[in-house]
Amino acid sequence: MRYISTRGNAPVLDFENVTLAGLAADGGLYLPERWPTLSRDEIASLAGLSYVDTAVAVMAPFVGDSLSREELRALCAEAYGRFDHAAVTPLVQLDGRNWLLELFHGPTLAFKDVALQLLGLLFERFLRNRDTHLTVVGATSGDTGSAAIDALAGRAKVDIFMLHPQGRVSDVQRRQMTTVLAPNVHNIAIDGSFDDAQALVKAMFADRDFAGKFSLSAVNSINWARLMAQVVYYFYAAVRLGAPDRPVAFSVPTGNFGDVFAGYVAQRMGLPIARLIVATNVNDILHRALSAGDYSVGGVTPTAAPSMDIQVSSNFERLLFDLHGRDGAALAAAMQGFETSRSMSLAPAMREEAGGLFTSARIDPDAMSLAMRSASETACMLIDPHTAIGLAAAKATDLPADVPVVTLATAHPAKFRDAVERATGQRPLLPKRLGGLFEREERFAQLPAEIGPIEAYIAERAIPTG
Ligand SMILES: Cc1ncc(COP(=O)(O)O)c(C=O)c1O
Ligand SMILES: N[C@@H](CCOP(=O)(O)O)C(=O)O
Repeated sequence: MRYISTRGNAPVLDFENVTLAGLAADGGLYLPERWPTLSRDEIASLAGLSYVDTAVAVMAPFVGDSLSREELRALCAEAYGRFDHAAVTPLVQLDGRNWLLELFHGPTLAFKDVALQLLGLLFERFLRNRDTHLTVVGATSGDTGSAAIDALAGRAKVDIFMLHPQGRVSDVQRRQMTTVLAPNVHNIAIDGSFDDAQALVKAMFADRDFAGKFSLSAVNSINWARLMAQVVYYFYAAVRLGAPDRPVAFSVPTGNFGDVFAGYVAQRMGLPIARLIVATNVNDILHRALSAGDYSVGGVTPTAAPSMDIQVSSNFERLLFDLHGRDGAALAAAMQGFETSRSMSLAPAMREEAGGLFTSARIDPDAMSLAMRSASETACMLIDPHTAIGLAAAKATDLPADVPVVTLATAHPAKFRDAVERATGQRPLLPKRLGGLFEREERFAQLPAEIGPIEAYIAERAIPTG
């Protein structure tokens, strides 16, 4: 499998090199040159497979010759062996048509573990025979950072520098990052928003001297391998609910458009998906884009679902690439316009095409709290604020009665204890695997949201190539 950039002007790479590269050299995002497909029979044959075997079947076409099937299987078995549920991502029925897909049974209690546990192992495998020391730079609104740090702490040939917006992540999220004291882990709290952190990461990749000198790589969903691993659970859930004979809808709490884009990939591969519901909080750029064609950046409003407090959604560019007929030059021009004016309109034909699969809903804080309260009262279940947004959006969307709706439960409620307690009156307990989190020492740097000081901080600590 070969990978091309959405902006059409970067080297074409294989899976191994695309995994190590992160962002493309032309500022674009890598995507497979063509979407591989699974036939109806191949999808039907996934029924009853373990999560690991499903993962191998779904990811093998993307991995191509970079790993043998046995190697891929061994890496998946190791990655998913660290989850504390035998099903890895279990489905839980809520009522006659609504299901939750619990994606928070990994080491850091959010869906990010599904991809990042595997990515950590892929880095190690691909670096084994190379004389390269990778410098991973990442931006987090809380969950990617903790999952990436867990996956990379103590690994040889990698340092990780993780930027988070100071004061805008939950106390559990912050401590999951800042109490990891491995020498290759470097936390940086920036004076700004997640969007500022993400823009700084992209600026470091755009600084070609810096990126080359320190062999920069990415753990955010700009890295294709992240999305690839997330495609798996769409197949895993849908076949359990009757796919390929019965289409399934998914409601996805959305920020950076990575998780829901993985659903789009599953659909392009042949999985019958009735709808992908893009659920946003009041930071609603994606809802405005999909419902009214208005992709213009507003200010970021801090909410009780902080992992979705995002305006510039990286992976929307990947969808725009397909909507532009995969014309990299046209998309590069459109993205340059967007980067200058902070605004883009989606042509009616593009909206119509996207509307064939995607629908969207904006969930305000009251509806989010109500969803948490009603899950606790009617299903005796505590759900986190992000999952609540997905569930509220699922219930607000009109769909044929025979279509099951799966809401992605993206985080464990204990990661957002204060918000859950405010909405339900119940304080979720921290699972045993996080025992002692509040007694541990924290370590992090505080820096302004400016490229100069951040590059200088990294340059003092990272290992240059060659
Ligand atoms: C708990 C949680 N839910 C939802 C999201 C949104 O996912 P995405 O950014 O892939 O759209 C995030 C952040 O990525 C998250 O951490
Ligand atoms: N919500 C995310 C934001 C980063 O998203 P990513 O999927 O691009 O890594 C987080 O938790 O950090």
